[in-house]
Amino acid sequence: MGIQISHLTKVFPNDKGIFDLSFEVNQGEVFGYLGPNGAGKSTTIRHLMGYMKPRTGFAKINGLDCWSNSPEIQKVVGYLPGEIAFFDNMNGLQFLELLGGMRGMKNKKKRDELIERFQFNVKTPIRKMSKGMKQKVGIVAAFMHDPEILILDEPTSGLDPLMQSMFIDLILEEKSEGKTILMSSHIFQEIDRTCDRVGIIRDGRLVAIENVQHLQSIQRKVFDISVRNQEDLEKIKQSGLRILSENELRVKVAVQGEYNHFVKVLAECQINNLDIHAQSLEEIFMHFYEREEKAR
Ligand SMILES: Nc1ncnc2c1ncn2[C@@H]1O[C@H](COP(=O)(O)OP(=O)(O)OP(=O)(O)O)[C@@H](O)[C@H]1O
Repeated sequence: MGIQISHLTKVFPNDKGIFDLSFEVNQGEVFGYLGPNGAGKSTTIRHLMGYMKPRTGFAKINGLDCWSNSPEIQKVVGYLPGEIAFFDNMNGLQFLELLGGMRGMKNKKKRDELIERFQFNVKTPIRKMSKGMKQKVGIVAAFMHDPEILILDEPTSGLDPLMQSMFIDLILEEKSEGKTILMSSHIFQEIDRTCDRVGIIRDGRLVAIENVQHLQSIQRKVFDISVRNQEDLEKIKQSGLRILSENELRVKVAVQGEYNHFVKVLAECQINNLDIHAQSLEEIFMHFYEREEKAR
């Protein structure tokens, strides 16, 4: 169960597309789908929603083929498109009512909670809404029927930092309720905080699948330490820790994964100040994004 993509291939007339993609999102897992512009994220997602027929391979949700069961898939999955097609002459509430009616949704509690939480005026005509406001309507539309599976195409695009953080909290809540979520994103911080695994796509091909916890464990941290006296500086230098630089009573130490020895050494010193710079997941991921210029 969950999401299954197997040898999925779609080639557009310009030879772009997605090629032989295979990966699964397990039930209850949050999967981040990352890649530069034009990599093929939305194309993959459109196959999952049954809007596109694959040339070869298949996409399945809970065992159902997405193309041949598209009406069923579209009804049960919570979907947030990259670009939402609204009926401009409606207001937000009318749009949500229409969608709820199409899905046969009776319980409006979650919808109203989400409207409250994302703080927007549902009576505003959609044509007068900013991009961020429209995105909020899209988020409510995707989550309001409490779907087991959520497919979100760049969910926080257009949202301000406060709303982005509100969205991360929502994902974490849904995750704790066992929902299966696939979301594409460019924002490393939201992947870092929410996802179990990430798949990285480039030029239509999957180049890596990584466990986020593993990535966090190899994340390098640089500690910038100021000590009170020369003796303490010497203790740190002789400790076997990896020293990057030193300047009078300040020393920079790199630590990766193993913190116990570091903490023991520091406990023996008088520390004046301690700053931490963590290598971001973005830095870890960046090499997957880089194109092979040599081949061009
Ligand atoms: N209907 C189509 N006809 C022709 N080419 C298409 C079509 N849809 C997508 N493409 C091309 O396929 C490639 C993948 O596009 P896609 O929209 O899936 O990328 P993406 O990873 O979602 O990018 P972004 O981050 O910019 O949204 C791009 O080169 C795009 O131009």
